[in-house]
Amino acid sequence: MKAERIRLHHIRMQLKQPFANSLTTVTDRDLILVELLTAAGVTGWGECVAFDTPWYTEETVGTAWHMMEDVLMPLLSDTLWDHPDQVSERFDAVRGNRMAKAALEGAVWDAYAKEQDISLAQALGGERERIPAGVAVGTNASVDEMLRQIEERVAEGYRRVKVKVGPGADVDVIAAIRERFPALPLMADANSAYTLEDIHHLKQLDPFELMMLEQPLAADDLVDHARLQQALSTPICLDESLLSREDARRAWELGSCRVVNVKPGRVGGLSEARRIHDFCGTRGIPLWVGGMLESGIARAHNIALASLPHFTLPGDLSASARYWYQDLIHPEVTVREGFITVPNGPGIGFEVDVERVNHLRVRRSDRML
Ligand SMILES: O=C(O)CCC(=O)c1ccccc1C(=O)O
Ligand SMILES: [Mg+2]
Repeated sequence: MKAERIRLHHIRMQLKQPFANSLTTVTDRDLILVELLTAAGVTGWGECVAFDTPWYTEETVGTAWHMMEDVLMPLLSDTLWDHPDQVSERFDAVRGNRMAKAALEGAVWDAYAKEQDISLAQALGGERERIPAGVAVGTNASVDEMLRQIEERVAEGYRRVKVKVGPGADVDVIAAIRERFPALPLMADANSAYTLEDIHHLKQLDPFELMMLEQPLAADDLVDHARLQQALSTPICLDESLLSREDARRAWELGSCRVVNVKPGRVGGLSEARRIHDFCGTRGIPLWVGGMLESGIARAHNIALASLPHFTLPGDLSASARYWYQDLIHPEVTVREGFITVPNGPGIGFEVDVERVNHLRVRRSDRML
């Protein structure tokens, strides 16, 4: 396939409710959508999940826009691509900027699958027809409000609940949730809110039998995570710390985690996400697909990815209506009896609502390659 033209759409979507974690509160979600047109007349869609400020990783909407327009898009022109993995190899010449890379590479994957007339899931080697849905609940002012939201999510059928924790809102919150929901598959995500000095405090989580504790320590610290994992019976899952398959391998060999979270944006795209999947498969490491408060476009990529066989745990894969009044795709993502159906139409398998994109857009660029 040949990429001929790329439109970038910077859009702003208001979340139904603010989403708070140990680092920030997101109220409006800025995203960059990639609309890639191929010489064969096919349109592929990608989404950049960087935030407007660099609280989760260094990237922002602004840096990603620059990297895509000025550095990465020129690397896509003049080439006939046999397979999207080649795009990811070409992008290796550029350091970091993984969310920018993933957005373009994701659009290439969608276009590639559409040109082959197969679903993205099939193009990736997916096998599952439906995937279990998990949901994330942000930090809330009161434990009662947290319990109320979890009750709602459980009633909607979610198979696993993740709650955000941080100093001052951790052991007591988890204890209250466990008391109300003794058998709920439950986990906690700290977004790097702790240090090794909190080791004794964090040990108090062990009796609650959490499925895992996600990213308790600093993003760049595999050594302290290994120390912490030795002290805890709760499995540690790494998110921010793992940017590639090599990172996953190092973390596994050091004993820094027992579970792996994959987000295509964080690791530079679906090709690298699949490499991590394959690595975890050969080692038997429990694996799941994370979320980034994305629109339906990136969610569709995540759903296709989660259909691969070694994603053994429910991901942060929830219905469109969990975060949005109205999503950008038709049909919207729905959860039935705790599962999301993997679409089998060509590419991402959802129609993008271009009118809605135009309505939400705050900036655009349109370039021939
Ligand atoms: O439901 C989702 O989309 C994921 C929610 C979530 O935990 C999250 C949302 C935005 C950025 C980072 C994270 C995270 O996993 O740390
Ligand atoms: Mg996380």
